[in-house]
Amino acid sequence: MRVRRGCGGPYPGQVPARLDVVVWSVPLRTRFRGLTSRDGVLVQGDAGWGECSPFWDYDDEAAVRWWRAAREAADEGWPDPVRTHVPVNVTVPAVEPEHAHRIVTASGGCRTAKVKVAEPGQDPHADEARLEAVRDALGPDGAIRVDANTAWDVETAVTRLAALDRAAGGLEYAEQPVAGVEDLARLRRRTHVPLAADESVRRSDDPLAVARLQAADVVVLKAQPLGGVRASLRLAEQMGLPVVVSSALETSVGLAAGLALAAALPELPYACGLATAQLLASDLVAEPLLPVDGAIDVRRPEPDPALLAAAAAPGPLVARWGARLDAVRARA
Ligand SMILES: O=C(O)CCC(=O)C1=CC=C[C@@H](O)[C@@H]1C(=O)O
Ligand SMILES: [Mg+2]
Repeated sequence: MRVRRGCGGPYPGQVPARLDVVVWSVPLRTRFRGLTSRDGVLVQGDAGWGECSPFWDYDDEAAVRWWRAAREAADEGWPDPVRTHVPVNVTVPAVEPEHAHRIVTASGGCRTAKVKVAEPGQDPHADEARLEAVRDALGPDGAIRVDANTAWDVETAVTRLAALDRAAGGLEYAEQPVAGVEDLARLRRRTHVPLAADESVRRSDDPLAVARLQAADVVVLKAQPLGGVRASLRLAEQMGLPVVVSSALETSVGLAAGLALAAALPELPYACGLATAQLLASDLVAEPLLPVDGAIDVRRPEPDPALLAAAAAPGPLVARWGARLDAVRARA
């Protein structure tokens, strides 16, 4: 495999050429998911460019699906869209209220906000203050959802969701407040706030348990962790629940796969979590996939050579990705 840095030549010391990938790294505007930067690889095929950017806490086995998603993008492309644009939510990290307000106001007209809550180490009251600020910025007609990323047990979730529902002036839904699918089902019987399953889908060996146990009102589907657009469409059909397509915090090259998924779903009743190019300080395409009037146009931008060169990963990171991809591809 040949691993390149940004647009430069082959990285010295890599094994020769069966495959060309480009390793990139871009800073985030705000800390998100404990991260301050994002990195991954782009791979080019007959159908275009694909992104493979599993977070480093995904092991090689789990990263296989991210690799398949990139190969699908590069080799096959995606099914035809049934819509021309996709309504999206603004994603609000666990920031101070004033900052949250600014993010919503500058979101490109999003009428739905997804707010991160239960950030480790943060005072829970910070969540209420953030939600009040987001409601103020959105106005009474906007929709607010929260994402707790499995932070609570069922008892805590019952109490916290009631408090957050009040602070937000009504929650559209809460994404993965508790970890296990059984707990999600238990919680669903004890709160009037609708629930969405994310980790119970993308990190589970049995995602259909969400539907079987009636554990959620909505499922969050992410194209990369689920193995691509076609695999996600199949899962959506089997689940039979309303779908929200979200990003895995990709560059616009990877976001295009999420957009293709959202564009191909027969029904799309909710805004999707695909406006996360806003969280990156720079991107790999000249015209990033950003919302206008609260929606993103369905298109597939190409990486820009100058931006790829500017995002070239440092040598040790290139070597780390080379080793990871060797291990992942050996399992694929
Ligand atoms: O759904 C969104 O608004 C944006 C995407 C998003 O929140 C996430 C992207 C990537 C990793 C996840 O921890 C996080 C999520 O939990 O949904
Ligand atoms: Mg989530």
